[in-house]
Amino acid sequence: MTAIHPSILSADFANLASELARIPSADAVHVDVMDNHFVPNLTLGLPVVQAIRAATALPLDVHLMIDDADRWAPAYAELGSESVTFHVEAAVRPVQVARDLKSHGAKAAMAMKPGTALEPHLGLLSELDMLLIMTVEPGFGGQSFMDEMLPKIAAARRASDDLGGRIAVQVDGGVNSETILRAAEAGADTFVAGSAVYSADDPEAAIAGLRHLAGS
Ligand SMILES: O=C(CO)[C@@H](O)[C@H](O)COP(=O)(O)O
Ligand SMILES: [Fe+2]
Repeated sequence: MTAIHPSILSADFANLASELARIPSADAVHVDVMDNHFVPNLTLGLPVVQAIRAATALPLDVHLMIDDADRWAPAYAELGSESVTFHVEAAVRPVQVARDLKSHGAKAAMAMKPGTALEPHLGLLSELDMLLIMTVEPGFGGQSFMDEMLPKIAAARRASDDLGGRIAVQVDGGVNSETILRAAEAGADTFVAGSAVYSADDPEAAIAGLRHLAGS
């Protein structure tokens, strides 16, 4: 099932409630949490994600780009997020983090940077509900999709299929009307799009266009 998750990193942070109201057909809202340590950018943290939770009925897809995921990730699940994604590079005990997220009622997702190989982490997959293959270096919106990640997306798809296809394969970074088909053909089913949605005059039309191009 294709899912389109607009990233509010490209929205107007001074008007988040109205920006959220512009994307009612989104499958979830992607919220990028950055700590200026794991990535060289600082965005928002727990209090703002709580406010976002209260401001929309859409499911929240929280993408944690923070150090010490073991310590911080469960609180994002506890506040009512649909899914919480931690980076494998930032987790000491990823299996425990995934279990903690699920015990707090969220789907457990794990992300990897472009330079992180998938194969050493395949054993973790059975603990997860979603795997995020970053298609840019995390930290900023508006970057170009890295085509060299397509084989990694395909490998993630195969690994998910080996486990019955239960694990969603998400891509994040540079997803737009030019790139989404390649990502979908490689096997992604869940698409984060920041600038492609929020830079459009009509974000709802942009979501519909992306969904159509991705094949459903
Ligand atoms: O996690 C990140 C960036 O690190 C993303 O979620 C971006 O917000 C995606 O923005 P676009 O590349 O779609 O503009
Ligand atoms: Fe993200």
